[in-house]
Amino acid sequence: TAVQKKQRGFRCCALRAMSSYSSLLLSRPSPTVTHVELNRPDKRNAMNRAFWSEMVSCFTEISDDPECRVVLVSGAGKIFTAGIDLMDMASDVLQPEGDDTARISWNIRKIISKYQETFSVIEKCPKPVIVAVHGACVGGGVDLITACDIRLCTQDAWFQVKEVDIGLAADVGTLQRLPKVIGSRSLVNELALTARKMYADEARDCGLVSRLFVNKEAMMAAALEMAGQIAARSPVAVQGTKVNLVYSRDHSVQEGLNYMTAWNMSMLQTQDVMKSAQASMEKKGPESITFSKL
Ligand SMILES: CCC/C=C/C=C/C(=O)SCCNC(=O)CCNC(=O)[C@H](O)C(C)(C)COP(=O)(O)OP(=O)(O)OC[C@H]1O[C@@H](n2cnc3c(N)ncnc32)[C@H](O)[C@@H]1OP(=O)(O)O
Repeated sequence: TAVQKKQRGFRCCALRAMSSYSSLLLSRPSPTVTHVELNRPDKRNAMNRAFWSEMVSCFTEISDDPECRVVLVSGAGKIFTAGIDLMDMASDVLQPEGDDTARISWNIRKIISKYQETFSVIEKCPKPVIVAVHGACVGGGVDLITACDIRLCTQDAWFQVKEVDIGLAADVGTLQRLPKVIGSRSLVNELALTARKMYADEARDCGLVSRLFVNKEAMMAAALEMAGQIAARSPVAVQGTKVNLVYSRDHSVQEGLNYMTAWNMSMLQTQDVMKSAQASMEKKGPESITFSKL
């Protein structure tokens, strides 16, 4: 509600000012959790030009914010997102500048790389990102959620790798990340080649989402509770876990173990280990511990 938003706004000021964006609404439902809301509900949160660059600024800000330990992403209004803004796309992707084929191609290359970074920043952010999907999640929406760490959805949600329907091979993450998210290569191929809708039950059964909820209200409550549980734990442990999970997804077991060794050579020296072990011995939860900011 407006009152809750206002209260959150006051809390933000008491902590650290957060930037304002035209396509995103940032708030802080608790001191260590940042909520990023896709916020063009009248346009079904279609991803316009502002969105593609604001996500990068927003996640850079979040990565650098020592107060924030967990991020929650959701969509305002009727659905999560309708994917790329088809009105805006014409002016950016379809009319690249350049005097000849090489120069036009070079400029398209820059645009695609820039658009890829919009979702890669989510994965590069060391804080875990929970995404809560309701209604439709189309095209670029699938690219976005596959870069997140935990995916939740409502019973009315559906997902569509829509790019082939608009003449594109999806180029900002779905084809690279979706096969690593869901086990069946055949299912990934089917979804990407036919652009058929996948509904919530199937999304849970194939592992695209880990939990289903009856409605958005129940999902957001559970997402905030989960965010609180993660945020209560040592940020050294949590962020180290995310970074190493992402690394190990893309490397052999031995390479992952080597990276982990190098990581924990320094991170095991944190005071958080002693504090957490002591609380555990005293049968106290992590909520009882005060961890330094990271
Ligand atoms: C280098 C490029 C990398 C990125 C590639 C990404 C590719 C993709 O994302 S492909 C997918 C593109 N998206 C679509 O094809 C979806 C189009 N939208 C819909 O099918 C429906 O809107 C939807 C089923 C999502 C929701 O239907 P609903 O009945 O709830 O809403 P509508 O009445 O259709 O729309 C309400 C207003 O929102 C505007 N809008 C919806 N989607 C888009 C969009 N993708 N781009 C721009 N605008 C969109 C729609 O025009 C309505 O606006 P208005 O008429 O002003 O009320």
